[in-house]
Amino acid sequence: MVLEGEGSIFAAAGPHLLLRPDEMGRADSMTIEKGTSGSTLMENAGLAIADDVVARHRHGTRVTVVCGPGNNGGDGFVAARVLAQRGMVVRLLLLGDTDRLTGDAAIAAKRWRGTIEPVSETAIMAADVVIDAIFGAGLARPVEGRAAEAIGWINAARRGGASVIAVDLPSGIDGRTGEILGIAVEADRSVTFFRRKPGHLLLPGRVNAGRVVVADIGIKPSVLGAIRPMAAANHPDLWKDKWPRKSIAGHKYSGGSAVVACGGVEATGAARLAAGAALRAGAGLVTVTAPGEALPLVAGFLAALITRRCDDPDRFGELVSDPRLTAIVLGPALGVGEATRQMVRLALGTAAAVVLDADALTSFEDDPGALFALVRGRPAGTVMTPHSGEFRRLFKGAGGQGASKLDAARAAAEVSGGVVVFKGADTVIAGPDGFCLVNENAPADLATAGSGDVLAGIIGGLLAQGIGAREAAAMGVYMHGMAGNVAGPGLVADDLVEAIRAVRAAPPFED
Ligand SMILES: NC(=O)C1=CN([C@@H]2O[C@H](COP(=O)(O)OP(=O)(O)OC[C@H]3O[C@@H](n4cnc5c(N)ncnc54)[C@H](OP(=O)(O)O)[C@@H]3O)[C@@H](O)[C@H]2O)[C@@H](O)CC1
Ligand SMILES: Nc1ncnc2c1ncn2[C@@H]1O[C@H](COP(=O)(O)OP(=O)(O)O)[C@@H](O)[C@H]1O
Ligand SMILES: [K+]
Repeated sequence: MVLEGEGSIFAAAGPHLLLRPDEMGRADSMTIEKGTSGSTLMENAGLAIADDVVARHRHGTRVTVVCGPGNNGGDGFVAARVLAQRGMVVRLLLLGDTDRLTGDAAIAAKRWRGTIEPVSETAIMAADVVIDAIFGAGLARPVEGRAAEAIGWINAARRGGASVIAVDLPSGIDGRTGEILGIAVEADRSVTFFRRKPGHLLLPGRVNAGRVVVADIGIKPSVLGAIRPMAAANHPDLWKDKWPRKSIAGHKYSGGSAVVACGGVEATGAARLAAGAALRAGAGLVTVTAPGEALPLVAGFLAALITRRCDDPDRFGELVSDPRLTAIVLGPALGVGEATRQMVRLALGTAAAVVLDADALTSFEDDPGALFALVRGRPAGTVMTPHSGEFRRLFKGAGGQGASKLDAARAAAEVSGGVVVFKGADTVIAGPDGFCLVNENAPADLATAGSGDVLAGIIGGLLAQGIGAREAAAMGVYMHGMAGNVAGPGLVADDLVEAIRAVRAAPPFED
């Protein structure tokens, strides 16, 4: 089993692991060393592309394959040959000279009996299906010149109604980061090999890739043990055994006890959303601490919430010293400044798991090291949930120049010692051991005020039940995405809190 012994989240990661292009290269060479030739891998790859096209298009479909100068182009040559054998009307266009092709790609090109045409707009625009085999894992620099022109024509053909299938990755997408290097193909489908790459999930790559299909080309999963990939898609397999369920023998404290700190009278919505979400996610009881004037607003929200007056950090310290407390959520609309910093210090001084969001993070903008020292020094779990602005403020340049969102989140988790949930449409959940998950079930409807507060509350509610920090963060992000899908277009954050009930009633896995 992959990454065995490193905690339960790894055990089920196998099929969901993401391989960077360099890791994929290792998978490739390890397979070749064990006796499968590179040519066989390329034949299998080209065949998988052809199968995908044949499954969706009629005999006689006009297919144009646009090949680049490397092995991605080699896959294109194989696909073209198989598609022609299977009755498609195939044209093959090559960027560059045939005699510059080397290795397996040169062998694949020799086996193609048809014409090799130069790349032209008319040949691309005449196609019903365009296969993009220009660049894949070997994209090394921004695309310009003829290749950029070809990508522009492929995109124009798609706008004109053609289907575009990318071989491995849409050309122009960096498989490591998901970034567009210059210009990139906008594909309907991408057929990749063995495992997905980070660029298929990270934005904007996810959008360019369209639907991603993973084909088996003969690489054995056993190579993963040596490669030890450090990222996976956030899939229920990774945490389904921790899904919150009430036990028949349970009582309210079995769900744990959470505290959510509320800001002033003009800013109570955020804590109310977080507290409601924590309860619905399964916390046994949730207490909201609020300044006196804000208290009635909180109390009138959900009768199930407990409210406690808290006018200063000292009082907060007393309230969170209850040993039965299992989770604390701090940050949503709490205000930026010393009072919040002090509340964070007090929360981190307890044995409860802590979620730090929004203002709790921004309050440490000028001295992030002080926060990280506290997080690092505690035995209980800490989850930080920054959006991109908060991330930049707290983790400044994490991962260095050119870092992917994965690298940045990983560096942030390593430097802080906590679990980092770097939010967005492609939320990354990073653990301090460097292993990261990329989430992919969140609908764009989640981009609405208060949605992040609900997420902090869900994670807090899961932590309250004793679920580990990484699992709670990963499951919480997934539940939040499901809640967004349940509530649907037009949702407001309050609807997400309500939708958690439906999410819990229909877990995303077979029981
Ligand atoms: N690994 C595996 O298991 C398997 C991999 N397979 C396939 O191999 C693919 C990877 O092949 P690859 O390594 O040859 O790289 P690829 O994407 O063809 O590009 C390299 C070429 O492009 C060029 N080039 C790069 N950037 C450029 C730019 N901006 N502008 C212009 N040129 C640029 C670069 O030139 P250079 O940088 O050397 O000057 C070089 O000539 C992979 O995606 C998959 O499809 C399968 O066959 C089965 C098993
Ligand atoms: N385009 C999007 N697609 C999917 N999820 C999104 C998108 N934009 C934002 N989200 C999610 O919505 C939430 C927004 O949180 P945040 O930025 O803290 O907003 P707020 O402070 O208003 O609650 C995060 O969980 C984020 O991952
Ligand atoms: K490609």
